[in-house]
Parts: sequence; C-alpha cells; structure tokens
Amino acid sequence: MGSPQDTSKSSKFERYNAYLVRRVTSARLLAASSHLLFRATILAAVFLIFLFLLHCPPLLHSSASRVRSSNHRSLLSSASASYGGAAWEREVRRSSTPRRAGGFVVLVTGAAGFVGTHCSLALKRRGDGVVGLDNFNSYYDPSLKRSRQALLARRGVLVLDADINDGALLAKLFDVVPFSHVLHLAAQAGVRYATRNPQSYVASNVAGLVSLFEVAAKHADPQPAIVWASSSSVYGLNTEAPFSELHRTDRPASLYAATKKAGEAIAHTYNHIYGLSITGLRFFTVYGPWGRPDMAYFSFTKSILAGKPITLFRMPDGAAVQRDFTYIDDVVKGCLGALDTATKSTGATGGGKKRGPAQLRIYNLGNTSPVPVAKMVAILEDLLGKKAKKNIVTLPQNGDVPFTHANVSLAETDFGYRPTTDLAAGLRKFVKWYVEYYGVETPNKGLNKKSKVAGEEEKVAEGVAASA
Ligand SMILES: O=C(O)[C@H]1O[C@H](OP(=O)(O)OP(=O)(O)OC[C@H]2O[C@@H](n3ccc(=O)[nH]c3=O)[C@H](O)[C@@H]2O)[C@H](O)[C@@H](O)[C@@H]1O
Repeated sequence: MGSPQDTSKSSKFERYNAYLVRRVTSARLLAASSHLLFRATILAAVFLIFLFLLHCPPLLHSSASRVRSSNHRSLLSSASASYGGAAWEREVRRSSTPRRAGGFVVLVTGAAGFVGTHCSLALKRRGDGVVGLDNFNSYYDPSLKRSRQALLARRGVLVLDADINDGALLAKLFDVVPFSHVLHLAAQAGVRYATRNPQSYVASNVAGLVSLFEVAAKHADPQPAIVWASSSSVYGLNTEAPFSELHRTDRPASLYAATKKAGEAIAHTYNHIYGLSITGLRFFTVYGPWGRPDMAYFSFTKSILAGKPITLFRMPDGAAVQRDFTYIDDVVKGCLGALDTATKSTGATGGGKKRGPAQLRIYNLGNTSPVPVAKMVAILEDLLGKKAKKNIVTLPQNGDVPFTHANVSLAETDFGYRPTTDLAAGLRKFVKWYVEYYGVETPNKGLNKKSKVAGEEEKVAEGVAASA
C-alpha cells in the first residue's frame, strides 16, 4: 500500500506527464498550422500572380507575341528587331534623301529580292531617295539576298532587316521619313511551294499587305502612293488570251494566286475607305540577272551545268506548257512608269476617311509573247554549250496553269510600257551573270571571258542595265 507522500508523488508525475503531452500536442498543432499557413501563403501568391497576368492582357500578349515572332524569325529569317536611335535615323535619312529636284522618297519593301534590288538601283540612279527593307528569310539562299544588299549599299541604298508585319517598325520609319511612295515587292513568291507551306503565303501576302496598308492609311503623314506586285497567276483558269485586265480573275489555280487576288481586293478596300492611291502590277514570270533560284530558268541552269536531270512539265494531252517570260529591265521600266504616274493619296491620316476619290489601278507587265518551257531549255542548252538531261512529266495538280500571255496595252497607254527584250537576249544576260557570280566554267568558252575594261566587270557581275 502506498504512503500519502507516494500518492502525492504519483499524482505530481501524472500532472507532469499530462503537461508534457499537452505541450507536445500543442507544438505539433503549431507546426501543422504553420505548414498550413505557409502553403496557404504560397497558394495565395500564385493566385494573385495569376489574377495580375489575367488583368494585364497587353503584357501577356506582347510577351507571347514576342516569343511567337522570335520563333517565326528564327525559322524564316535572320531579321534583327533593333531599330531607332540617332545613328539609325541618320542612316535612314541619308538613304532616303533624293538627289534631284522633285525626286521621290521611296520605301521599297522586299528590296533585297530580285525585282526589289533592280528597282531600288534604278530609282537611286535617277536621283530618287530609297530606303529598303527585307526580312531575309530562307525561302531561297539568303546569301544571295545579302549579296544584293551589299550591292545596294555600294550604291548608297540602305536595306533594313525588317518584316512588313512589324507595324511598329513601319510606323517608326514613316515618323522619320515622309515617304512620297511605297514600292511594295515583299511577298511569299512561288506557285508550287504554296502546297507545302500555305501559311507563309497568308502571313506575307495577306497579313503583311494589310500591315503595310494600315500604317500607310492611318499613321503616315502624308499618306504615300503605293505601287505593289500582284501576279499573272490571278488569271488562273482564264482561257481567253491574251490576258487583259478586264478578264475574269475569280478562278485562281493556286493558293499563291488566291493570296495575290485577295491583295487586289484588299487594295480596293483601303483605296475606298482611306483614299490610298494604289497601283497593282501583274508580273509575268520575271527573269534575269540576280534572279530567284527557285524559278525554273535559274534552277535548270544550275542542274544542266551540274549534269543533273531537270523535270519538264507538259499538258496531259501532250501540249507544251508556255510562259510569257518577261525580262527584268522591262519590268523595272514598268514599275518606274507606274510610280511616275501615281497620283497622291487623298485620305486624312490618323484613321481618317478619304477627302476625295483616290487612284486605284491594275496593270499587266508581261512580254506579250509566250514561249514553250522546252524552248526556254533549248536556249539555255545553247548558251551553256551543254545538253540538259530531261525528264518529261505530265503537269502535276499543284497550282500551275497551262499558259500565260499578257496584253499590255493599258500600261502602254498610261505610262509607255513597251517590253523590248526577247527570251534569248534576256537569258544570255542571265547566264553571263550566273557564270560570273558563281564563278563556274561552261563548255561555252565565250561566256567565261572576263571583261578587260576597268569597271565593266562589276557591271556585268551586277547584271544591271545602265538604261534601267
Ligand atoms: O507570273 C507569275 O505571276 C509568277 O511567275 C513565276 O511563276 P512560274 O511562271 O510558275 O515560274 P517558274 O516556277 O519559273 O516556272 C516556269 C515554267 O516552268 C515550268 N516548270 C517549272 C519547274 C519545273 O521543275 N519544271 C517545269 O517545267 C512551270 O510549269 C512553268 O510553266 C514566279 O515564280 C511567281 O512568283 C510569279 O508570280
């Protein structure tokens, strides 16, 4: 039996134990609740950040679109987004200042492209101020575009690395320079490639065109007059020949043609609402020095010299496929004629409506004499002194049309457009340029001779006619 002292001792122990249990329990509770508090704080912070982002769409949008656009750039171009600053503005102003009284101030888009390079040089040569832009995408060898850019730089024409979808850059350019004209040649070209990369046509030929028209209509002060490149392909399945601007163009055979036709409709809208002066030029298979490597005459030359086979299309009934091949110098004269006869835009800037009707024009710029593609190959064989290995196949269903043939009487009446170069003469100039530019030898020794006259060599290599 325990003593009363023992009893009091044990109850002390019990009390002490109970006290310990209570402390441990409350410590556990405290730890658990502080964990809970910590988690709740994290959750609340995440929730607050989410709410903040949700209510700041411009931030979300701009960072997302920057990521998208940088992805796009890394895929398609090496364009750099850096622009602005005193040095940049000085360069832009220097390039755009005319050297003749009443000279134009022209923004040329796609200036490092084939037609863009030739037109920029021709404008600069006659004393107009020119600033070019190009996104240098990799649709075909960007090093050729860089060589054209270097050629333009030697002639005092600045070509910026920029995309026509970059509205902020376009707006900045119009802030720095009051362009009187835009020669809009930037586009996704190529008829058959549209089945492989349809979105690139929508991005350049539709969205890019709208981006340019938006800035020209709503931001530029004064509004410029715009001349832009449409295409013979808009005639699509039209069977009436030669193609006149009055013929149907509502049956495009390729997505490329459809986007160019859409461009013509979009031009109508911007002319109608904002009073933009707009001229569309339907180019017919333009070829020549500094041309596009994706085009048949260019890639055939490369393959023939390399001894590789070429594929020649013919119609299912065996008939020849024909093109109204048009030499670059003739097209340049047409572009300059269109610029020279373009009247001023009539719209108010800042999103205002037009003050009166503005000019809206469409012209064919072709050669007026279609040539079978097989004949083009025969001319190349002759010039190169080497036979092609021909693989003849039926025209695939990928957007090609059987023939093109331009009626150019409208352009002749309005600005004296008259093509003067036949295919044999034009291809001779192209092959001469090709041989010099790529430093290749041909079995035709006459073509390999270098010019002995000082300065002539560069002219031949540049393939630029002094008259253009
Ligand atoms: O006139 C136009 O609007 C268009 O002219 C050319 O388009 P295309 O006439 O198809 O030019 P190429 O690709 O050089 O073809 C020329 C001809 O060679 C034929 N061809 C092409 C490639 C090939 O491997 N084999 C072949 O027989 C084509 O069917 C076509 O008849 C340009 O590539 C387009 O950008 C331009 O807008």
